Amino acid sequence: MKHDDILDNLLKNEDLRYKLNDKEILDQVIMILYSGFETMSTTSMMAIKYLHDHPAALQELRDEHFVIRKRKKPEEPIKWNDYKSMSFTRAVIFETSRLATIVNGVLRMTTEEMELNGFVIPRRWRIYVYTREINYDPFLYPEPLKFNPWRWLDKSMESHNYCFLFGGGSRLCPGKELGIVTISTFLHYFVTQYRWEEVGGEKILKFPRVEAPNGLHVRVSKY
Ligand code: HEM
Repeated sequence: MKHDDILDNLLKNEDLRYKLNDKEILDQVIMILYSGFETMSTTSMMAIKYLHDHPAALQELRDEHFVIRKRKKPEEPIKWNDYKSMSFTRAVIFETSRLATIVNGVLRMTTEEMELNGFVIPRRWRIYVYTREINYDPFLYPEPLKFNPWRWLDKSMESHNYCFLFGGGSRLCPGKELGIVTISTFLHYFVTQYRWEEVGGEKILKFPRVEAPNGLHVRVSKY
């Protein structure tokens, strides 16, 4: 069966600037699956957790989505323009990503020897830029441990050079906008159709990365 998707195109292996061998195709598939799965599921889970714990934010999010629903018939799907109007939803996703620090750093390699605060980093050293420290810096994000999506309504926040939630430079996450659109769509249907409460005291680990080893269990009912 043909889907004309990334996998089909990788297997077809035509019209590519560089012909990939089997190992490279496999590498691409694993990279996309890995990068696009855990980031997405953890961000969605933590958004649900934070929204549950912050009713004012949940209310504002619901209001945004009910405004969209009001201009539609019950079964009518959301469209691109609807998504573009979801500014608070985008802010919720960025704040979730920051506070939960879904990805806690980015990898780089020095192309030249460099000095930083009196320390010399030799050429070709691998560096892990630990972004959790940046995300919790009170000078960049006042009251950094507070879930405050409103701070992201200032759109310039996303493009600051210290904002590494999706990485930066030429290695910026290629799935960034796809990821935001997908989570926004999930939130749209979830908050307009359901309410939820947590059941049990599931543990959420913050270190070395945020995860719920046994999952985040919620009881869902019709809104
Ligand atoms: C909320 C969701 C996501 C978050 C928080 C996220 C975050 C990140 C971060 C921080 C990086 C490292 C960038 C750097 O080194 O500068 C990255 C890279 C990457 N992401 Fe995402 N990502 C998300 C969703 C996705 C999705 C949906 C896909 C694909 C379907 C994806 C594919 C990739 C790939 C292929 C890379 C490697 C890029 C490279 O090294 O050139 N990501 N992502």
